[in-house]
Amino acid sequence: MPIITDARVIITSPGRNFVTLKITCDDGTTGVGDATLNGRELAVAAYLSEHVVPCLIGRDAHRIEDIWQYLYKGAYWRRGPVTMTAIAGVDMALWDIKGKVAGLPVYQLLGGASREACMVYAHANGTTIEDTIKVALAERDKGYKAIRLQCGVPGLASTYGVAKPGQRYEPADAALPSESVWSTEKYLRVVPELFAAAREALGPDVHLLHDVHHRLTPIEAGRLGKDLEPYRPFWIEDPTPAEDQEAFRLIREHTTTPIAVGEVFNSIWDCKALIENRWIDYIRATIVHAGGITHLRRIAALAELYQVRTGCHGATDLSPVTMAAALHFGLSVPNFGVQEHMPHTDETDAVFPHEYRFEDGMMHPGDAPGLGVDIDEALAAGYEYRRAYLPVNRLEDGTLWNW
Ligand SMILES: O=C(O)[C@@H](O)[C@H](O)[C@H](O)CO
Ligand SMILES: [Mg+2]
Repeated sequence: MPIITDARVIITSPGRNFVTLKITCDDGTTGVGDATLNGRELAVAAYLSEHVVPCLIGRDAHRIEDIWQYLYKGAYWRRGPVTMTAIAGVDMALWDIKGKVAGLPVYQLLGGASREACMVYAHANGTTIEDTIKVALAERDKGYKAIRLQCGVPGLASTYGVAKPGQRYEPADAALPSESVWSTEKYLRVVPELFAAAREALGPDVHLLHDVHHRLTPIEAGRLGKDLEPYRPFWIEDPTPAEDQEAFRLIREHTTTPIAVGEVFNSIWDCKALIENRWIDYIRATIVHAGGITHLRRIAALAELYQVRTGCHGATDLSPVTMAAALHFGLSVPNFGVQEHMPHTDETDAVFPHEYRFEDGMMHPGDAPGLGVDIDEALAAGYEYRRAYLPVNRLEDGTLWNW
């Protein structure tokens, strides 16, 4: 059995910040885990190096479930994004090690492939409807079968999910939180126009997705869902803040547009009522923020009972280590739905060499033993951490709103 002899937290910023845990065992086997919490990275780094690493040394790396329980129950203070991201970092690294020792890709340890590859969705965004559709057509030509559409809102200076002209969209964008202005009324006018134009331009076969990003009240979300029904969206995401799980009952009463929720969730308890009441169709909880492969499998198993499928978060604030883990998970789980794909920069891809590949709108984790991803530490050391925040959002009268 491989005994853990060392665990190190590596912080690097190849275009954006990433926190990685690298675990080494007495037989020389190493494993990597992503522990990146966008905008609060150093809290997780300190949680790991100060409080978790000392508890790992000397443990049997094969006992993944026991170590998970030890870190979850053993902390006494359960759940929360910092704790669950730290646990996820350990969990991913341990699955990586188990795969390498077994000589098998992680998806084989999870029961083997349930499909040939994982459908991923691309991002199309633009200041205008026309620009957004131009990008969507280009993404479709790359082979994507599913595309998320976000466009600027006339009358608002900036909009969630839309890059500034000439720039690449990156969620964390400033050394102090930047501020954007929001108008629900203006937004609710433009989204149905975007979907009408997109359906017309892209035809009936491409799956069309949209992220509301927690900004509507339940009744407004019901109206948006209803307005979009003629264009058959694959889903609308995060229509209203999901601390209020009961709110989704009201949305459901008004629309058959499928609902995806959960990128900010960190445990099965965040999504339990949503799943058991069939208020959602896709669960977006992700490996890095929801306790690793071990815990996400539990969430997927609960979801499967209620015909809820997975639709894991996959923006660039999740490192290639999470992308690899998500693809092993997605390939194996019976109720896979779709995986988000926002390609990393070349700098990030070089720091995290990986085996996963894209072909014809689908991704596969590859067949290297373990997760099939590593961190090039020499390269990583050349990119110093820079504090970066997600933006905040205010209504036109200055009221702080949901970003
Ligand atoms: O669905 C998504 O990819 C977004 O909601 C991003 O994750 C968000 O901007 C924070 O990173
Ligand atoms: Mg989202």
